[in-house]
Amino acid sequence: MAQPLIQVALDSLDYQQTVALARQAAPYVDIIEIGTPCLKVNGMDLVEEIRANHPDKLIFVDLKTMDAGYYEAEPFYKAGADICTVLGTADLGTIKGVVDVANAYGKQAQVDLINVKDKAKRAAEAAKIGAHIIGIHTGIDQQLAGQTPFADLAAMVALGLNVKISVAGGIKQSTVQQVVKAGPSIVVVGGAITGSPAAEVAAREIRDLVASA
Ligand SMILES: O=C([C@H](O)CO)[C@H](O)[C@H](O)COP(=O)(O)O
Repeated sequence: MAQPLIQVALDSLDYQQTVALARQAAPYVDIIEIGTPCLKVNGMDLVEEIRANHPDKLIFVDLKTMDAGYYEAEPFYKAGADICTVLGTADLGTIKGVVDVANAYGKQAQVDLINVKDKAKRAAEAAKIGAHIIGIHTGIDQQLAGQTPFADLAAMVALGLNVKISVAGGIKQSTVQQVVKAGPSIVVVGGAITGSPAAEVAAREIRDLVASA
């Protein structure tokens, strides 16, 4: 089984803390995510700084675009994003806009299936119009209500679509190997790294667990 890429999700609202957390996690991850709340507070300057600080990493900008796909995502690809997200609940035209602008810049678009009712149908539609990555995602508020991404991940992998699958939603040291065994292309870990008193240690633990799964 191919080892998935590891993505750290940075959801702090503080600019300097985000820059520091990125540096601590970077040696152990493949993708650095600027999370949606962080992006809304800190904006394009932070995208540019994280891009400049980590030339060897993929930079993920969690736009969660809902409308005006091409128009909204283009400046972030120009600023160095490798992957931007568009919501699976958006119009297919919006999703296609982000896919098109990603392709125009040689980058990738991820369709986030958070809150999508018929995930199999929307994933197939997104794959058909060329989405690069499908995101199985149990949001933070859904996690607070006790939900996990595990069953949705297994169902998505079983579809066998010709698209990469990312999984996010409360993944931590005790669950990451179970997640890896389900076969995603990308495993996202946020709070289990950034909420740890030693983010660097937590990131290394996740990396080691993924490698030995
Ligand atoms: O995408 C996320 C959330 O919607 C806030 O932007 C998180 O980055 C994602 O859920 C990963 O974080 P954890 O669930 O803390 O691992």
